[in-house]
Amino acid sequence: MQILDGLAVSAHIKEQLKQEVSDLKANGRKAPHLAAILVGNNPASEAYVGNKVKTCEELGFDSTLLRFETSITEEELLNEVKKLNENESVDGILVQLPLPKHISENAVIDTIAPEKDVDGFHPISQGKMVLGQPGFLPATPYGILLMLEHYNIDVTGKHCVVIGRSNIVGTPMSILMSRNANPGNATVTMCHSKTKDLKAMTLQADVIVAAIGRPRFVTADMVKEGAIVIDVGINRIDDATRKSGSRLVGDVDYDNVAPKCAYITPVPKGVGPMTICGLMKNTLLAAKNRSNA
Ligand SMILES: Nc1nc2c(c(=O)[nH]1)N[C@@H](CN(C=O)c1ccc(C(=O)N[C@@H](CCC(=O)O)C(=O)O)cc1)CN2
Repeated sequence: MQILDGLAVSAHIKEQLKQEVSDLKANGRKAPHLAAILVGNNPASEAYVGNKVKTCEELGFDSTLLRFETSITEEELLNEVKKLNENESVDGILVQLPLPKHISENAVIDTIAPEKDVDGFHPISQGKMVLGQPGFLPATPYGILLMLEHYNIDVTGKHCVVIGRSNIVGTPMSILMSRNANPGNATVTMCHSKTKDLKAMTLQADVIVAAIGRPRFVTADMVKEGAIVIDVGINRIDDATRKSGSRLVGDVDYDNVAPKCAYITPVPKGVGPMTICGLMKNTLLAAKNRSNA
């Protein structure tokens, strides 16, 4: 069994990005500029956005963080996004999800200028992905593809079972695993809460992508020997043995599943760090596209 080390792979990719940005600057081009919007004070969202801003600093990107109270209205937030769309110095825009219930995430995502949609959530980005056209891939699925590529894991012809159908992970992951490109060319089954016999599906899987948001949902009896398991879940559970009183676990029962696998991603330090890499690669692409436009 080999552990797919997201921290190590992301460090490697970040070094490459740092070099590319330094080359851009040496050629008189400006640094890529990422603008992030954070609404409210959800501690996890604060940590993720903080990490994105810190990564920008590490790589030599410019960044702007705009913070708003939970009480901001949808109209006010849409106006803030429109201002960033019109700001020539900004290459990429991300709005950290989830948003408070009174704000429509779709309305906000639809308002981001497609050429600055570095999260890859805009309908134009998703449409291009479905059609196999170049564009911004959603950050987490993009990070998973980068990880497979790094380890030379060929999924061609393999049966990939994706559990979860969210717009930001499950659905795009299904499309990308079945696309006619590398990594891709897998045969995909997409499962969700209404799937009748999930275990019968996962037992046929050469590759499992778990993106359900339920701690340790995928158990050893659901996984065949030699499977590749990608765990997208990030669930905080109580743990009295820890000083903090809690710990992070994935959607996979790692301790019992790992011994059966050919490859597995841990949580933490698996897919999570790769998400940031996907975002940074998209931001560099946005900056290059805009300077060539
Ligand atoms: N606008 C967006 N919102 C959200 C996205 C996204 O891609 N764009 N994805 C998630 C949150 N997320 C990034 O925003 C994210 C989640 C987790 C990690 C990560 O590195 N996790 C670490 C553990 C972190 C911890 O200790 O809590 C790991 O897995 O090692 C990065 C990014 C929802 N919202």
